[in-house]
Amino acid sequence: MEHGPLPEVLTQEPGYPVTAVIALGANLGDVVETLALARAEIAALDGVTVTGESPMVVTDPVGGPEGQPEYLNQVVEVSTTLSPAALLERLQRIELEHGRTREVRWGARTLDLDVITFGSVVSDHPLLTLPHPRALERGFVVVPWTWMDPGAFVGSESVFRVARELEPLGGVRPYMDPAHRLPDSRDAAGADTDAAADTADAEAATSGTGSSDDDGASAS
Ligand SMILES: Nc1ncnc2c1ncn2[C@@H]1O[C@H](COP(=O)(O)OP(=O)(O)OP(=O)(O)O)[C@@H](O)[C@H]1O
Ligand SMILES: Nc1nc2c(c(=O)[nH]1)N=C(CO)CN2
Repeated sequence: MEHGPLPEVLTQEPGYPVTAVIALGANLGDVVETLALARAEIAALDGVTVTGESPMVVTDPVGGPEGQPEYLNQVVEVSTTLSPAALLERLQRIELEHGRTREVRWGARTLDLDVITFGSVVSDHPLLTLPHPRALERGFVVVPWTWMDPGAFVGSESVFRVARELEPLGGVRPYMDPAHRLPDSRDAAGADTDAAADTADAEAATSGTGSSDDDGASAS
């Protein structure tokens, strides 16, 4: 799609480090590994320093086709001397390296990287809209974001306040590394000590295909 030249606010390097917030999401393939690689690839970008990372969350899909797997989501904060457009371009390159294709709007994806905020830059350009226009409607963005930075604001809007409103609606659970899970009540009762069942749980938690009730990724 042709959008014409980008405005200077998106193409100009700031000349000093600016704080930007990036949302990561994945619901196809080995999502835990993908997010770990993506974090490392963002950290390795020239002109980008990662200054904060939220915990990972397992989230119900919002929008898009019925029946897509749960997402693993996370938010990271960076300090960057890149322009907003250059940052987006680098992130899209990382998405592509992870096999990201754009077929269905809000469809399942191996990796999605969205720029949520870039300093105080405001843009309504379709190539890079800032702040991200749907960020404050999305529990999968604001809940991990407020865990990372309870004092965050988007314009005059407190991310904490928005997260507090969205969190009770559900759909966002802390990701629990299967290796660090406490034994659950079934284990304690000795009713589920089968090693094969534990392995299946662990695989479901990292495949992105498990259900929210039995994937080992939800809070317990
Ligand atoms: N803040 C932003 N962050 C990332 N992409 C953006 C942003 N604003 C506009 N875009 C544009 O949106 C286009 C579609 O992006 P993408 O395929 O990641 O959308 P999506 O993740 O399916 O949906 P959503 O935009 O609701 O998160 C990209 O090509 C990009 O140019
Ligand atoms: N749970 C969840 N739902 C989504 C996500 C996402 O990252 N997580 N991304 C979308 C498009 O950006 C659409 N829907």
